[in-house]
Amino acid sequence: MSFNILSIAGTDPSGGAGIQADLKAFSALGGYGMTVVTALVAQTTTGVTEVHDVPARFVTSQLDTLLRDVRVDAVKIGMLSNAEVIGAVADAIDAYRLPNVVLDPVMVAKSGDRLLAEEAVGALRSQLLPRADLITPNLPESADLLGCTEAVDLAEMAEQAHRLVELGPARVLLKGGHLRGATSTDLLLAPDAPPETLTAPRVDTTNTHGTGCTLSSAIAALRPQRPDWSSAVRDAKSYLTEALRHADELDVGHGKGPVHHFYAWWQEKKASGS
Ligand SMILES: Nc1ncnc2c1ncn2[C@@H]1O[C@H](COP(=O)(O)OP(=O)(O)O)[C@@H](O)[C@H]1O
Ligand SMILES: Cc1ncc(COP(=O)(O)OP(=O)(O)O)c(N)n1
Repeated sequence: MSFNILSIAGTDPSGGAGIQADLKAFSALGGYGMTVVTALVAQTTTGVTEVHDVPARFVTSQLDTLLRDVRVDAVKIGMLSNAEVIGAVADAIDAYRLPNVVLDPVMVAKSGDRLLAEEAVGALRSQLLPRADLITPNLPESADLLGCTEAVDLAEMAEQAHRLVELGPARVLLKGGHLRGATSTDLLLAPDAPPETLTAPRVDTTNTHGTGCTLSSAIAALRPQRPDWSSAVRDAKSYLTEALRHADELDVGHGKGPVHHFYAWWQEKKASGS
């Protein structure tokens, strides 16, 4: 059985984030990757120089053309740039009843450059959060969605995760990568289940470009292959940690380099039956 995984996101010519990272994660984890482009971004490991938004009408055209032909088993949504594109994607989720929607509420790149217009945060909150099966905010994104300050520890993360679930997504993975410490801990929360803590050793590397894109795409790729969201998220985090461990083997750019999509990982894991 093969699974078709769709990324709706912006581009990264350096291949570390956005649609390029998403396709690498899909392939590495055994999915068949497809894309709908929302924005063309001139960016690399050192930051963003220019963003060219794809008109919302053309985002709809890409979605309609694809979805009239191809079955989609899971969707990862990343950079959406503006409120019109958010509306186009929300309409497509409803019209085609898209399953397994993972929304990474991308707002600002690690370089500090905005990837979602400030005035579009409300549209993201009201139109897409309630349509998502899982949202994967980092700490600044959580604070923006809730209109509060960034969480500084696990207790505050837990409190924010509860408030995010109340905004309508079926579940929340609040990522704690921006905190310091020997481990990197995320919280998974669904209304009908106790909170889960996912902890991985913090990898000592500055090559963290595209961690958020990679994690959300890995979850989308694994969800149709796993019995539940919890196991898909846990395996995706293991995949990301492995990709971070191998990041320093790459030699890409002069800034924060990309993580290394480690294609052998999934094959080895499947072969060992784990
Ligand atoms: N140095 C690191 N070592 C291990 N895991 C990390 C590291 N940095 C980030 N992560 C993990 O990568 C994922 C995304 O991280 P985060 O930085 O919180 O989000 P984003 O990339 O969207 O800003 C999370 O699972 C986080 O725990
Ligand atoms: C086109 C595009 N989408 C998303 C991001 C943000 O990527 P992320 O994985 O959160 O990590 P950084 O790139 O911010 O390190 C992006 N840069 N470009």
